[in-house]
Amino acid sequence: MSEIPAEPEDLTLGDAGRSDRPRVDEARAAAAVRELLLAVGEDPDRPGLQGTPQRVARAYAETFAGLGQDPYDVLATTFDEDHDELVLVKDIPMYSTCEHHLVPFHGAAHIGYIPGEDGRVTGLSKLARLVEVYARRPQVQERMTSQIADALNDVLKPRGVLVIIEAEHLCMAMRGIRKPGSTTVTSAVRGIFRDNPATRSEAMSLVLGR
Ligand SMILES: Nc1nc2c(ncn2[C@@H]2O[C@H](COP(=O)(O)OP(=O)(O)OP(=O)(O)O)[C@@H](O)[C@H]2O)c(=O)[nH]1
Ligand SMILES: [Zn+2]
Repeated sequence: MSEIPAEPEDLTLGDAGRSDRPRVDEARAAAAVRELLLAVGEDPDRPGLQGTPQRVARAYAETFAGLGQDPYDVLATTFDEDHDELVLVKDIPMYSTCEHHLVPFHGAAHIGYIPGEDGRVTGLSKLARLVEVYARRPQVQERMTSQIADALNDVLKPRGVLVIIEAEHLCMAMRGIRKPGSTTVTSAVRGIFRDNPATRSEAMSLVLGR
């Protein structure tokens, strides 16, 4: 088992969402929630709401914990394995927050890759951890899908990466256009999955079961 440095020299920083931010400021979030309750005409001092600003602040700290986490730390441990075929983790449950309305979008992420010539792979759980880091931020589904693919591409140097996310956006279900039940599917393909349509459609059909 060989470890690579957390920051390989040729790492592409770009839009990969790397982070060294501090944790969520809960006192500030609580003050803002109190203000929000006043703005909607509520009484933040009535018994049922007295603990709400602090409670919401704690919930936000959890919901946005990914802002203070570096996705590349998750992938710091890799190992070499003599495997040059598809590795696919399907149906990783995912809860994120739409950055336009700050309400959830949720569904599942599917991540597949074909290791590169050096056979570098990562622990299967790390793929789910990577989803968590990017999901626990104000997000747009397309960006999150690409960020996961780019981080894996940078660190594992695989022959190809395929990321598919299927999600329902509550901003389309509970408000606005009010269409519960619609699913948004996004994909990001890199390497052989981008270059070779047959390889891509084979992996896609494994993921989507059709
Ligand atoms: N492409 C994309 N759009 C998103 C995502 N999450 C939310 N949106 C959309 O962002 C758009 C924001 O549109 P605006 O017109 O600025 O906001 P709005 O008036 O609240 O729009 P409505 O939701 O149509 O009521 C909406 O169409 C949302 O459906 C996402 O992950 N990806
Ligand atoms: Zn939204």
